[in-house]
Amino acid sequence: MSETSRVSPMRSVDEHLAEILRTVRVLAPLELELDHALGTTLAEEVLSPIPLPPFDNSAMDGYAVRAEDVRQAPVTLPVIDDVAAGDGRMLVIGPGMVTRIMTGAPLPVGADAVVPVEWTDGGTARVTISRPVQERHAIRRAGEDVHAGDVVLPVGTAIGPAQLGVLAGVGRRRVLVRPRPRVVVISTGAELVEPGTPLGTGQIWESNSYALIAAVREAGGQGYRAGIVADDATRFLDQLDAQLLRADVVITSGGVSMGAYEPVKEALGPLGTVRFDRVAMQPGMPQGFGVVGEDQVPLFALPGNPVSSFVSFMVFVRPALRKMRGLPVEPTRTVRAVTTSALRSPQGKRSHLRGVLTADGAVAPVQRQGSHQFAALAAANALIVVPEDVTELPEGATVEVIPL
Ligand SMILES: Nc1nc2c(c(=O)[nH]1)N[C@H]1C(S)=C(S)[C@@H](COP(=O)(O)OP(=O)(O)OC[C@H]3O[C@@H](n4cnc5c(N)ncnc54)[C@H](O)[C@@H]3O)O[C@H]1N2
Ligand code: MOO
Repeated sequence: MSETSRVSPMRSVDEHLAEILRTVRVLAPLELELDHALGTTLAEEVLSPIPLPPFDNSAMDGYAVRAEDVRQAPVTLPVIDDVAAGDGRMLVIGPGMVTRIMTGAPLPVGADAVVPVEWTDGGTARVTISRPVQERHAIRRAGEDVHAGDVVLPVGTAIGPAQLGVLAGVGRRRVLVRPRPRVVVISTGAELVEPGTPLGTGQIWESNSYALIAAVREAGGQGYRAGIVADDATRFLDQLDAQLLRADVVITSGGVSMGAYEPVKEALGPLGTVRFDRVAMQPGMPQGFGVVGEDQVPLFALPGNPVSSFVSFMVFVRPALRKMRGLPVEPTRTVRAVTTSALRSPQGKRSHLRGVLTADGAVAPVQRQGSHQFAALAAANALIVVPEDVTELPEGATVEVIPL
């Protein structure tokens, strides 16, 4: 076979990503208990059934008064009662009377201000108030945060800690959400052994799945390690079949280049639903993407070189997970930085060089840029993006950088 028939033209990064984003679907909504809703996306509009706060209450520990009665302070007034937070009585104060009141306690009818305990002698039967108070002082009015019927969280809100608090605060126990995508990672390679077990000759510890699973979690998915499959297409298909039951997405690593033992390509190629391309990027050139199984689960066949699989995740899988989560797919966030040394990049490929970004807006490329040099990736905190048509950049050039 001639070289030209073996090697197809390269596909652009943007084209490959566009196809991925056309293919993946927003996950169907699911009702979840609040305890399980962190990191999901709201699929319903959440209204507050009641005003928040639900009733007028005190913002401070002190005395509920009529401001008019303390205008001539210092004054001494009788304390007719004590109101704590949670007190269900409907107290009323008349002219010249006060109650002790605690933060969060309902304001007695007739009171129009709260005097903080610090402005008083702290008396329990009678209290001497040393200074006047403005009307409404230290009072939290009903509905001051939210009116009854207000939308507190719109559809599409990413649920973080504050949003969970608001859901509970409006009385919700369950909520309709787009769940976190379940992502299964299958590593392929006869040389791979589990970390923590002894290495034989020619073997290496499997590392890609750990990085990928962690990246999945950071990207809002749930990651499952499906272990290692040696270079055997049949075993790979068996493992894939078993994993499809619990997967919204499958990621494979390895077995997609030009070697004699490429199980992923060998197994998936004949299905006709996964295509393998050379994508014009460095690292991460060999890529497979498509759908598998009855449910047409998206599958990313990422290259095995550790840095390549990680960069491929950032460029292709992360945006897809955002779409599946029901979040807007935005271009990957980049910042501008000035490079501290000259850079080189292959003609016609988009490079993602590993660099160290500092607070002063400088980015220093790390020394080792090989796609097998995982430790160098771990020393970096940014990917320097060099466009396809740029092959060299001088020191001091402005570059776009993806912070990691
Ligand atoms: N003749 C050619 N050879 C290669 C080409 C090419 O175009 N022509 N492309 C190179 C590029 S670029 C990449 S990237 C790799 C991709 O190879 P595969 O996806 O088939 O991956 P493997 O061959 O299985 O592994 C590559 C490399 O990475 C190590 N590896 C794989 N999986 C893991 C893992 N889970 N944890 C740690 N390390 C892993 C593996 O041992 C290999 O060293 O192909 C080039 N070759
Ligand atoms: O594209 Mo490979 O990903 O350079 O190492």
